[in-house]
Amino acid sequence: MDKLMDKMQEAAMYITSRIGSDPVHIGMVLGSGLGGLADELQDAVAISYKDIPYFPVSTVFGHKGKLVVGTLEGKRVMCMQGRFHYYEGYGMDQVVFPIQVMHALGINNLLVTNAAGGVNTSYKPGDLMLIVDHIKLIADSPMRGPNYDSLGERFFDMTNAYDKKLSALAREEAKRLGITLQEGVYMFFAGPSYETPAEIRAARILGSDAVGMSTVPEALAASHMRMKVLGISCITNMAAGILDQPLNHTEVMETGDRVKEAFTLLVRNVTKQWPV
Ligand SMILES: O=P(O)(O)O[C@@H]1C[C@H](O)[C@@H](CO)O1
Ligand code: HPA
Repeated sequence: MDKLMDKMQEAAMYITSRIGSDPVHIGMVLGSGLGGLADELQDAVAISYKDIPYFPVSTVFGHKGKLVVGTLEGKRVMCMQGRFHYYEGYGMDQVVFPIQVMHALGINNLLVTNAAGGVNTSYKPGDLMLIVDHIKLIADSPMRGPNYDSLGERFFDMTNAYDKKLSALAREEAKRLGITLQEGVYMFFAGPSYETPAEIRAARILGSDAVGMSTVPEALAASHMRMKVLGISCITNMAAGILDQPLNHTEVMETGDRVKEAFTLLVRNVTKQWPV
């Protein structure tokens, strides 16, 4: 079997056999240090990625490799407790396969979250950032190759990749809750090295506010399928060269842990109001 649609259906059927056929309203991809949110779901069913047909497995510390389905603030949500990254050696098509499976399960709303380095010098580690747009300069794309017309168009719009109404909702809820929510452009780097200081200066000149190694492939696949996307970054560190200190994944995870209360509060309240 090599057709994407067949693989999506097989994975979706397996997941349905584990979670039942009640609709799932929102898919959530939880970034480095942010996976704890999945532990808050009520009536949760957790499925290991290794049990789902054609799913890749997580290889990165802090990415548990589980799909957790349950209720959050009255909505049925599906959390990816761990995502797949291009630098792990997966093709872009494998990186976005879970998003396509969510779509096959009838999910049309997606929250993508990540840990990111702050490029905008007015940010500080621990800030949350609403992703209003993104930049990807590397040539590869998850939509490279034959187009599956039943999923989406060959040439698809990215003007509204990050849904304006959902962004407004996140902005309002952050304000109401007294949570600082920066807004900015996320720039995708392939990793796994962190960027050089010169790359960060270039990223700033190009108009980015934060850099990271994920999210953009998922946002592309979701936009292809016309899913509504909300993006939130956690600025876990200032990007390379801004502070006189080397970067490391331990710091990324620690900052994620430090902001988990504000992150969870914001996501809970946005979920409550999320129109489905
Ligand atoms: O999965 P995300 O984008 O949240 O993880 C970031 C990018 C790398 O995987 C890792 C680097 O520390 O954190
Ligand atoms: N660069 C790229 N990815 C990241 C960073 C960073 O500084 N911090 C967390 N993920």
